Amino acid sequence: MKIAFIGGGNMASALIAGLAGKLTAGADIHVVDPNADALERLRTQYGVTTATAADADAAVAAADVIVLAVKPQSMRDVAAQLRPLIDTARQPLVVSIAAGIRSADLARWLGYGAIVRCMPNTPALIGMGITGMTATAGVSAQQKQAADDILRAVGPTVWLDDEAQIDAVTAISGSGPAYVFYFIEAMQQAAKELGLSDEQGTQLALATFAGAAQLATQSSEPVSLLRERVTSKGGTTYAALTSMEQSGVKAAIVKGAKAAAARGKALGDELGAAG
Ligand SMILES: NC(=O)C1=CN([C@@H]2O[C@H](COP(=O)(O)OP(=O)(O)OC[C@H]3O[C@@H](n4cnc5c(N)ncnc54)[C@H](O)[C@@H]3O)[C@@H](O)[C@H]2O)C=CC1
Ligand SMILES: O=C(O)[C@@H]1CCC=N1
Repeated sequence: MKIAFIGGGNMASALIAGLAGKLTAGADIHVVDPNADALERLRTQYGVTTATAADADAAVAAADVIVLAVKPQSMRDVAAQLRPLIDTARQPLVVSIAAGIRSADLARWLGYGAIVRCMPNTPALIGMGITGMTATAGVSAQQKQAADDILRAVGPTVWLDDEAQIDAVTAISGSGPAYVFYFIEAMQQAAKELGLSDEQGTQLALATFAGAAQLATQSSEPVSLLRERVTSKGGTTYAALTSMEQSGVKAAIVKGAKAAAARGKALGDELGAAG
């Protein structure tokens, strides 16, 4: 299977890192990006072949799967560049990871409709991503399987019945790693203000996150029960959670995630309306 990545930035690198070494014999990854430094890094680290955007024609024409990993704002121009290069007789699969961009708009820009739209996340870099996926009616069962194989190389996949749900996936798992890093940063700051060293605070915060996440994953009990077990009445955790509730922390997180979903939809509306 020949996979051409259009865009070799953060998210493409995370996917390529997870994929490299997992591909079967004969499979290969080709990356197209105007940034020569990014291409050099990907060649050195993962042994992929590369081309600058001006030089992409052969790689795109030969690809079985074309992964579009450019910014949503660049997608329309990139699709226009790709349009004459896609060999429709060969029926390649197009996989888009862009937030917001709807399959119908992308199909119109490409003049081609076999599209899987998905939303991965950056823990893919260490094979611990998770991806929400949808396919248009033009995607064959075999192509769906190929897309699933590619994304499952970096973590589990969740197929959605309705493409509109992908904005919710974006809000939870696509953007979610940033919320987790934000919470860890807050724990690091608290540790410092409470007199621990940076190193101690980081070690304690990271191990607590990893341990709690694993405990929740491995437990058959609801997360709320695990929380209650830490929270002795009148104890320290109770003091912390009461203060956080009073500050509206949970409500603020829910509101923030909804803002991400709304931004995904708005990006689709704004960029999709552009012809
Ligand atoms: N970063 C994240 O956590 C996630 C990002 N995404 C989506 O992935 C896409 C890429 O995001 P990032 O990797 O974070 O951005 P990025 O800015 O790191 O990567 C975009 C890459 O596209 C390249 N590029 C620009 N024009 C190009 C062209 N004409 N042809 C080929 N390459 C071109 C840029 O040089 C850059 O390397 C976005 O659409 C984003 O919504 C999806 C899930 C998670
Ligand atoms: O922030 C963004 O727009 C992208 C999509 C999900 C994660 N990063």
